[in-house]
Amino acid sequence: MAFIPVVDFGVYKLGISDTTDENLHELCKEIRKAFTDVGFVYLENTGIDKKEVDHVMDISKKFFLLPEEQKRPFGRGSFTNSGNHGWVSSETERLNPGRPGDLKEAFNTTSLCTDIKWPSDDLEGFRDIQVGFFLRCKELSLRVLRVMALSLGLDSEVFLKAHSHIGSDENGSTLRSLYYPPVNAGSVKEGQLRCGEHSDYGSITLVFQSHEAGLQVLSRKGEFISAPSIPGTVLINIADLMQRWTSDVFVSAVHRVLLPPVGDSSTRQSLVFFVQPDDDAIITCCDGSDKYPPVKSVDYLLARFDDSYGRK
Ligand SMILES: O=C(O)CCC(=O)C(=O)O
Ligand SMILES: [Fe+2]
Repeated sequence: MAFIPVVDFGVYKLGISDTTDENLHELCKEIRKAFTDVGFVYLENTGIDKKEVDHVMDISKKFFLLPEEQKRPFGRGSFTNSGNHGWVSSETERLNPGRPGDLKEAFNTTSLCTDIKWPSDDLEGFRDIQVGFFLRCKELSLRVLRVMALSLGLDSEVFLKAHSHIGSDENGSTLRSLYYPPVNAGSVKEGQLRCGEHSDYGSITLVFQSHEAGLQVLSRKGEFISAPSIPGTVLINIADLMQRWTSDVFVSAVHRVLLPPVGDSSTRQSLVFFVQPDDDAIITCCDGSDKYPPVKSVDYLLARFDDSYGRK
């Protein structure tokens, strides 16, 4: 069997108005196995199709290809009520603090507030396309969180209750559009990657990739294994707060994005939806075990940001 399983989400895809817990039984079994064994799953038949993904990637690429001075006004850190919103330039982040800065650019959609300034003068539709996709990812994430709770034999609402403010300034969930520019082998620093080894911070992450390879996931045996794009699917992984929440039943696997082979000047794109519990949610082991002390979601997130941007 392939390392990361492909699971059919058709019974609960977007657009299906509702379904009984019984109908989700088989899906729950497969999701539980994937998140317990690997921490990653490809979901097919989610209701989000490749055309929708391509559309977001196309407008994002137009933004990334603008001259730097046109992107700078939208820089991360320039929005007072939403510290994570906006553009991040190449080599600013190191998801593995032991390596040089990641060779990637990002645009984070964290705030959906109407008073946020968007790069729409140069790129018509940019805001609506990003926000529209954010909301699609939000809906799918809530469905997955329900299935996950059921799969553990818990109340179906247990995770959902802590995700009631996605898309407001009381929740840090973020749609991150990533652009990996062409790599010039001559100027790469020693040990530099497109994205260093890391695990994600929040509850779950949705990943849509362009066809270029590079993403690898660390198996429980300690080997990095490729996680290629499978068109029409979404790759979903467990993040660190969810691992704590489930007392290590669901595993948050380390992953990274490699450089392309020397001489390959292709670019790469991905859309990554980081699901974060509401800022004031207290994350306590759901089996009552106290394996980890309770932690406030926002405190945990801010500490992790400090690590990847360099502690002040
Ligand atoms: O670009 C990708 O395929 C994954 C990136 C990633 O893991 C992240 O940004 O956390
Ligand atoms: Fe990641």
